[in-house]
Amino acid sequence: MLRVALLGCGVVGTQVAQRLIEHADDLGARAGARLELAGIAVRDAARPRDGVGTVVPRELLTEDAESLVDGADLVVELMGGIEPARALIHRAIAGGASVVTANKALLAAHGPELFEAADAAGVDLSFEAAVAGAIPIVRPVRESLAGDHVRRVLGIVNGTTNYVLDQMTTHGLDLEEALKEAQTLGYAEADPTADVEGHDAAAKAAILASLAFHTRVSLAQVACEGISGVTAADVAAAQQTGHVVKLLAIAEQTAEGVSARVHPALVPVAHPLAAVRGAFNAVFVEADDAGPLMFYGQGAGGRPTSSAVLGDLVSAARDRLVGGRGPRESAYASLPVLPHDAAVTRYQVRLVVADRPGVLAQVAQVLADHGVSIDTVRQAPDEPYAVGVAEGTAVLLLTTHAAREASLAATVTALRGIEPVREITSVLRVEGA
Ligand SMILES: NC(=O)C1=CN([C@@H]2O[C@H](COP(=O)(O)OP(=O)(O)OC[C@H]3O[C@@H](n4cnc5c(N)ncnc54)[C@H](O)[C@@H]3O)[C@@H](O)[C@H]2O)C=CC1
Ligand SMILES: N[C@@H](CC=O)C(=O)O
Ligand code: NA
Repeated sequence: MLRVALLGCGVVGTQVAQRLIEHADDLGARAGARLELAGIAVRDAARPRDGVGTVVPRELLTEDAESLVDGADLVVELMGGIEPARALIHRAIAGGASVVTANKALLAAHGPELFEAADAAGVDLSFEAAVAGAIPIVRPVRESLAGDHVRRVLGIVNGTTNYVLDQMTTHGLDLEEALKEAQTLGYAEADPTADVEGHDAAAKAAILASLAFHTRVSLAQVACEGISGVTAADVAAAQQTGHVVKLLAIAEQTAEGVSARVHPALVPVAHPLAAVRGAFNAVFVEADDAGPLMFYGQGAGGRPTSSAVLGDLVSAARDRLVGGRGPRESAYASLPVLPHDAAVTRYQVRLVVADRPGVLAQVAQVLADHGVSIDTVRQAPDEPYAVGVAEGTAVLLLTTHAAREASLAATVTALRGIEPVREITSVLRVEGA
């Protein structure tokens, strides 16, 4: 029998607790020993919770997380946040317990110190649920592709923002309304700013880039822009040009080094990522020998996430029973992490300009001056995003060819400075074309 300490009984913790009890026989048979839920640490043991007092005995709840950790063989951390999660994981590892966590924020900020501690103590620190919820992605990148060379990872890794953008696109909801729904459905972080501003996706991008490129990539090294600036007009303009707006996490290796970034992007409707709806996630991996791979499934929500947590728990239990260990952190390649403005991408810029002869030539000259090539220019006064602009002005939708982020950003700054440009209403990157 192995004693399991569960830290947190929220959206994910509740589901994990229920399955540990309801599926105890199967889980025990798969692990090789019974997984005994020894207790559940919460902030307020008296608060009513789904399934507690029925499936899960109320006596299992405790407000003393430290004592619970001290008696455990396996610790499942589902509290979220940095402290006390970090201290409790260190305590568990120091006491010889293996740890399973879904806490991407903690791993992206303090992963190296936690992996080193686990390594020194000879225990597992597993985190499949931390990236793209139920989707098996950590294990495939770390284990199945260990013999290949991953070049690029491109994914929708935040369920909340994908749900919000999807609702804006298909039902015309505004961002706040759609976010409230995502919170009610249990997709959002305790502070949904982490979702909306891209921090949650950036933490996952840091983890994925570190795994894929055998190089430590920290949260601070991930360029991050969320969806709070995405408007109904952006969604409409995307539709007119055959795109959908998605929040993407992109990790790449080039000859110069590795990079990771998160930002909203226009994805062509024909691209498989465009069809990822609701809170679903999808991750594309491009590897030298395997070629393109796509992983798709539920990236958020209590039940889906509990699947990944329990998978890790069974593996950690098996490792423990044979006295072995799962794979350790691999950071041997230690490649340079490139600055944010080194990325190569394409921009779609929406500008309000004076509607008179010669303006297009002036705009084109600014792009030429920065070595940025134009792919398409669209001026369609009847399209929804262009209706209602001031008399004597027109809306241009300008899409560039691929160029360095630094050149594209400098081009936008220069466009703002020329007289015929009255306003730049949107700048979105175009990916997956
Ligand atoms: N909700 C989701 O869809 C997903 C969540 N995750 C991650 O799973 C973790 C848990 O997320 P949720 O279950 O959604 O969060 P939640 O906010 O619903 O639950 C957190 C639980 O931890 C407890 N807790 C927090 N601080 C505590 C403290 N100091 N002492 C004792 N108990 C404490 C709370 O009482 C609550 O029971 C987070 O790291 C989150 O990022 C990962 C994938 C999906
Ligand atoms: N808040 C996250 C939960 C899973 O990691 C999301 O919306 O994807
Ligand atoms: Na996962």
